Amino acid sequence: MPKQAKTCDVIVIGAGAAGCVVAGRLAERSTASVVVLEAGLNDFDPLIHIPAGFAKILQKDWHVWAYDTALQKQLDGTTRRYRSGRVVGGGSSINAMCYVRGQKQDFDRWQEAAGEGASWDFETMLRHFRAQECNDTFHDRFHGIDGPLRISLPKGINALNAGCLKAFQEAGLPYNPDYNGESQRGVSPVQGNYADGRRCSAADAFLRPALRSGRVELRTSATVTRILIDKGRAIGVEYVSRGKRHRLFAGQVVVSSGAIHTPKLLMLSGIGAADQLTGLGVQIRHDSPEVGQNLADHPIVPLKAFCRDGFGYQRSAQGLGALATGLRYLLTKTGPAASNAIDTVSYFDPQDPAAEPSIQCYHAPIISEDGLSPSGKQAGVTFELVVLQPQSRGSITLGSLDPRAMPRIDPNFFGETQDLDLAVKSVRYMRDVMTQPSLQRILTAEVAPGIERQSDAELAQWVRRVATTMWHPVGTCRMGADDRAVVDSRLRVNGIENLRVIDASIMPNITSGNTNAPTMALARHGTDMMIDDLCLA
Ligand SMILES: Cc1cc2nc3c(=O)[nH]c(=O)nc-3n(C[C@H](O)[C@H](O)[C@H](O)COP(=O)(O)OP(=O)(O)OC[C@H]3O[C@@H](n4cnc5c(N)ncnc54)[C@H](O)[C@@H]3O)c2cc1C
Repeated sequence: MPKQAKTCDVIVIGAGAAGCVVAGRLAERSTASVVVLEAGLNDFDPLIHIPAGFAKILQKDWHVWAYDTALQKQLDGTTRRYRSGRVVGGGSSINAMCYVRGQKQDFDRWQEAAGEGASWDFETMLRHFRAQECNDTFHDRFHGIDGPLRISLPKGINALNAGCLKAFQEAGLPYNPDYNGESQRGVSPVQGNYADGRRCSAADAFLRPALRSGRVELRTSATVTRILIDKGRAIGVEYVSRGKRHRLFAGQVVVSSGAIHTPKLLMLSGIGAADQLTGLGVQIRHDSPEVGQNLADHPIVPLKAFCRDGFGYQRSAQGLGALATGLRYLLTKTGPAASNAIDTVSYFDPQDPAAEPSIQCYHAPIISEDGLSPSGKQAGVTFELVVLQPQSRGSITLGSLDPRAMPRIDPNFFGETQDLDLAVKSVRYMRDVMTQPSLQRILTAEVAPGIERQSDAELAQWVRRVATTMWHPVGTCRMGADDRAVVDSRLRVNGIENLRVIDASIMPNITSGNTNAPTMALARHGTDMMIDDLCLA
């Protein structure tokens, strides 16, 4: 440590899903003093806490980092809107709250990547999933009830989603009460991070109790611009807050800025592909060619159908209906605003009905242009088809040395043709489900892709036009046992001491489902390893 005095034991960069867990676990298990630096504001906006408020937040671009992707070759050379949380709680404060663990094989692959002697296998991760949960329904080998993170099942299922539940079964997919249990396969009610009509973000579950310990300090509107590195060791950070530049020193720096900003910050600090960074004038601290590479994200394809009037939430989310929904929520904390309003989901493999799922499909009971809020008067449903284990990989690259500039984000959707083929097959599968009796009596017409599109080529063309992001970027600081991995199996940044990455960017492969729950679980595991390694307990 050079002349500057250490100001705390651990700096956590980012109070997002992972950063809140890191701070929470440090407060719970260690005596370390911790400062959490968050670029966004505190989570005082009531819309963050009203479960259905996320649709409004995203529509208005509040509390988000807003960017567009690079031109996507396989999406007809167009860009896509990309967002991530910029507020205390990060993504967990603005996301759709769907709680999904993923499949056993996802974590087997993490274990394989982490190498012999490492502990990222399914059973290890299951321990962390169980420990984080306060589940309102399940208490078994797969679920806990004593953790701080509240998880609920919908309190009642609307008639349109009830029709979906039955139609999938008529098509041969079994009812599965718990997709976070033994198997993901089936049609199920959606588990969500909310309870008693209120979102339960990572800030609610983990950060707020940590702040009460007195050992954790949160600084908001504090954007870290650089990690300070001296003789191969991280010694602190430089950050900007309300127009002023500050420096903060610590024994350990943890980067939890998410899969877009973590690689950006590492690159700005001289950790990345030397040939690219030298060209930009960055002083190289460690040549780590895969920083920003291996970006995985779930592409989503919205298939839409109109239904008979009175079904779904088209009316209750607009005009006078929205007013009534809001009033009901205020008075009783019930109704569509008290949950994420997506009551059911299905997981299946359109190629092999008995196999573990390759497709996730949310049954959103609205017709929507932006995928979030209803558009138009006519009632309908949007089947959000998601490729669960995409093979395509993209990248995050630095375009400029200006820390305020966004990096170049290239998810490379459908870069591998099998992802596109699978998406097309999932559309065909859904068409079969829509013709089953329980949906046939509700649905009136397919809106998109529309029955005029029948051949694989026509469907593929449509998929390329409408596919977009599910907002699940991961993998850009890949964990691995090999030389090119960005972090090792204990999440230490290779080549730099006293520096760790703990967030979605370390995932070697994307999990089969929404990424918030696995990010929090991996953060708990990573923090435990840090506490043990540094003898902080
Ligand atoms: C619109 C949307 C909907 C989603 N829906 C779901 C869902 O329903 N279910 C689900 O499981 N997942 C969902 N996700 C994904 C989930 O939210 C993310 O996987 C999760 O938040 C990732 O956690 P993280 O800690 O890696 O990053 P984040 O939660 O993004 O946290 C990173 C934090 O770091 C801060 N930060 C970044 N750079 C800096 C800097 N330089 N200095 C200081 N602070 C910085 C950011 O402001 C942010 O608060 C959704 C995501 C989005 C965007």
